[in-house]
Amino acid sequence: MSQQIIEIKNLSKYYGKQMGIEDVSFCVAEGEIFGFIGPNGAGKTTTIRSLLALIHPTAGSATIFGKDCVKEAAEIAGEVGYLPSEAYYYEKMKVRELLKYAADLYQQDCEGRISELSERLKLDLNRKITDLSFGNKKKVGIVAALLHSPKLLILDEPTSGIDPLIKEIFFEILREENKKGVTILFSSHVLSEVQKICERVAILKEGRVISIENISEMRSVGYKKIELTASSTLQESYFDMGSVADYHQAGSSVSFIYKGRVGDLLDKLSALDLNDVYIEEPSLEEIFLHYYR
Ligand SMILES: Nc1ncnc2c1ncn2[C@@H]1O[C@H](COP(=O)(O)OP(=O)(O)OP(=O)(O)O)[C@@H](O)[C@H]1O
Repeated sequence: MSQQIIEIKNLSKYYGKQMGIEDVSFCVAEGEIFGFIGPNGAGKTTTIRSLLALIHPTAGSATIFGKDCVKEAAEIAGEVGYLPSEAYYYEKMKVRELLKYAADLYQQDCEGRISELSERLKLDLNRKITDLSFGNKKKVGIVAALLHSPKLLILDEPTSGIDPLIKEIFFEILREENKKGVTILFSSHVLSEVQKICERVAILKEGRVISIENISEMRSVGYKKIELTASSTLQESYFDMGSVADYHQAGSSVSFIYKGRVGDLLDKLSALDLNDVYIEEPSLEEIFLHYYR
């Protein structure tokens, strides 16, 4: 069995009386790209900040590389690349100076890597931080997280503000790192992104983990999105066959999301006299909305 890089056990954090997270537990194995999904305020940042000892948990414990996240935080830090959801930088510095400063913290010469990463992400090293757009500041954060070639990347909403082309390049970089053995924790509220890059995902809602899913298994369960037009009006109950969600019918036109055996669905469809049918894979958004509420 592969080694666990992150182990979180019954972690809770209260901000006074306000609950941040409650009883969060999950593990991330070596070499995984693990997604951490939840809507705004679900507790993603609270969990991540607890892992990095930027805040202290109210209860529970967590380890990274088998080391205690609170007691051995300093030792852990050198091997982790962290991209915070909101980064604040020394605004008057040039990008190059800031990244050199970040590299110095790790006592490493990261010149080559800084050049390569900024070139790929189209980040101008000679601009002042203060003159950068939100998306370009995010790129600075990405390079800062990656420059010392850490064994673990913890990325909190890494893609917000980044345009689609650069996002693809960023994902390519992450996949390359992962091939080299880097473990990645990737938090996002954009499910389609997580679906592209992650193998497993923890779904967080109102401070609690409601499910941990394997993305490919989840897809193989047989979620399908159906749109059809029959030659005559259908009985509303015709597709009443287990897990049908988001059902809409207007006369002979029907749409719904189906979870279950594809064969059973096809049997039902083939018994109809159809004018048209579309069978698609629903997005994870649709799956979560209808099956994980
Ligand atoms: N410093 C704080 N003081 C009080 N409550 C806080 C604080 N930080 C977070 N919270 C609360 O903890 C809960 C979890 O917030 P958190 O920022 O961890 O969620 P998130 O999933 O990262 O959300 P987002 O996607 O919006 O960043 C929310 O209810 C939030 O209001």
